[in-house]
Amino acid sequence: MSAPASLHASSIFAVRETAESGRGVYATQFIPKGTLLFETAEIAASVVYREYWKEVCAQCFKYDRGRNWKIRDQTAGHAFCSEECQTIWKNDTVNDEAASIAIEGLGKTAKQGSSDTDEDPAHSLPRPTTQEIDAAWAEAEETATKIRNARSSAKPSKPERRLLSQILATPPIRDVITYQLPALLTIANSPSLWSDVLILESEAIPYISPADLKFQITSYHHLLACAPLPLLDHITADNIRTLAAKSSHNVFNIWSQDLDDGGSGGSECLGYGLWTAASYWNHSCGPNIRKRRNGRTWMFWAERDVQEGEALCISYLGGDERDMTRQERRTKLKEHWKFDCACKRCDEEAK
Ligand SMILES: C[S@@+](CC[C@H](N)C(=O)[O-])C[C@H]1O[C@@H](n2cnc3c(N)ncnc32)[C@H](O)[C@@H]1O
Repeated sequence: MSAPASLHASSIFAVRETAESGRGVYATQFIPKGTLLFETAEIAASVVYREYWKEVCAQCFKYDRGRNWKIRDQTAGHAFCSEECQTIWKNDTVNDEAASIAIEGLGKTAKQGSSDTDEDPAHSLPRPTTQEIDAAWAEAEETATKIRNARSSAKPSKPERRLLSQILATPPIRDVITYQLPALLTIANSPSLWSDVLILESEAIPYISPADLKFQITSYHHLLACAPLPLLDHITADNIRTLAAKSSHNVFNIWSQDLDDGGSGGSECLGYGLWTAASYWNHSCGPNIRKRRNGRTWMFWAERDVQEGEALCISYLGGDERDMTRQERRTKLKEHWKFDCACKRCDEEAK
């Protein structure tokens, strides 16, 4: 059964194929209430939304009621809650200052500053079809080839120089590009973590609107145009598309306050991240596992005694499932996660 090695290492649970919900996690022995089952700090890609950059530590995601952190990386724009976090960030092989600085520079070369993604009219349109997606990426590849040629030439021609300046003058989609960059650095510097990304469940249509698809492609071109040359080989349409397909149902939101019951308590969503080993817990409307984030680490506990053989599930509804009807829960899960809930509670309530 494919799953990250850290999950296979557990003696109290195992990842298994389920009949209706892909892979799931099962107790291999009796687990008393309160047992810490698993923790992971391995993030293949993450983004803190641009509007929170000064308030959220780039390393541990610490947020203090909107207060700006004093320790700043002046060139790349990151903020840190402590010098220790800044040092860890700099030493982490999946961070690359030169690449971050190049991306930060994009806003300065762009004519109209950063693009406001919410205002794009194509945002209110339905998801693109697979044919539209393939056509858009095929067209994107023609431009990508020209950018690659321009970047790799010692003396770019006039049209090549013009293309590069045109691309760099397009306003960057910061929240998209700053999520794509760490994933590319994971590919370059941490192949085993990227292998864990590749075995995650995929979404065939991961773009919520035509605008979303367009933003992914614009950011792909931006990365090709500005990233340090050694990264260029990894900046491929295939990798960018894979990231979107794998992220769709597997990312965890980074809330300003992650509560013990797994809920967000109406707090602010600061960004999101792909913790690959944390993506195997299926959803249940009557969960027996609760999760909590502490810095970069997600931890999972048994919320009650669990019998051997029971499925171990978290709630994707953040605690709201307690007060929702079966229909409300199923509608929300279908809308947001596109699955028909096959959990025990839904099953029992149907009977
Ligand atoms: C984060 S992944 C969980 C692991 C996944 N089952 C796998 O094989 O990789 C989320 C996906 O699992 C499936 N899933 C999770 N909970 C489910 C449930 N209660 N009923 C049906 N499918 C579920 C859905 O396909 C969902 O998109």
